[in-house]
Amino acid sequence: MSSPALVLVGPPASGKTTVGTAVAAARSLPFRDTDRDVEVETGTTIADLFVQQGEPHFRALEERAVARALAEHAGVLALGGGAVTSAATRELLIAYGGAGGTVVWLDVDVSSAARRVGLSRDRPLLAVNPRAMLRAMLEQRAPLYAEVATHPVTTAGRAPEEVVADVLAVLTQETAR
Ligand SMILES: Nc1ncnc2c1ncn2[C@@H]1O[C@H](COP(=O)(O)OP(=O)(O)O)[C@@H](O)[C@H]1O
Ligand SMILES: O=C(O)C1=C[C@@H](OP(=O)(O)O)[C@@H](O)[C@H](O)C1
Ligand SMILES: [Mg+2]
Repeated sequence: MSSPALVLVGPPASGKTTVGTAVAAARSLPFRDTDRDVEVETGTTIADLFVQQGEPHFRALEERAVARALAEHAGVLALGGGAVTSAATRELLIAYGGAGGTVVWLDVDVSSAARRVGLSRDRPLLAVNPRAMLRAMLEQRAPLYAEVATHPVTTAGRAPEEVVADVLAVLTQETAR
C-alpha cells in the first residue's frame, strides 16, 4: 500500500494529463491517469466505452480505478474530470488530503477549455455542444472540486509551463512541511 505524492483534479482540458505528466517527469516520479487505467483494463477507449456501455458503466469503472490508484500509486495521479461526481471518490480524496496528501484543483475558464478541446473527439461528453457542456460542467462541478482540493491553481490563459511551475511549488511547499 502506498499513497500518491500528488493528485490532480479539475474540469476537462484544465491540463491534468499534460501538467501531471510534466510534473512527474520533473520530479522523477511515475505518472498515472485513471482514464488510461480504465482504457487498459477494458481494452477500449473512453469514447467507445461511453457509446457501447453508457456513462454509468464508465463511472463505476472510474470509481474503482481511482480507489485502486489512491491505494497503490506513489507518484503523480491525474483523475478524469468527472471523477469527483462520485460521493465515494470525494470521500476518499478528502481522507487523503486530511492525512497530509496534496490534491491540486486545476481550474480553467470556458473559453480556454473550448479552445484547448477544439475538434478533438476524445471526450464523448463534449461531442455535441462543447462550449455549453463545458459551461455547465464548470458550474456544476466547481463546488465538488472545491470540496476535495487542498490547493487551487488557475490555468486560464496560462501556458502549461507556468502551471507546471505552480504545481511544483505546491509540492515543494508541502514536502517541506
Ligand atoms: N495551460 C495550457 N494552455 C494551453 N493548452 C493546454 C494547457 N494545458 C493543457 N493544454 C492542452 O489542452 C488539451 C487538453 O489537455 P489535457 O492535459 O488532456 O487536459 P485534461 O487531462 O485536464 O482533460 C491538450 O491538447 C493540451 O496540450
Ligand atoms: O469530465 C468528464 O466527465 C470526463 C472527462 C474525461 O477526462 P479528462 O478530464 O482528463 O478530459 C474522461 O474521464 C471522460 O471523457 C469524462
Ligand atoms: Mg486527462
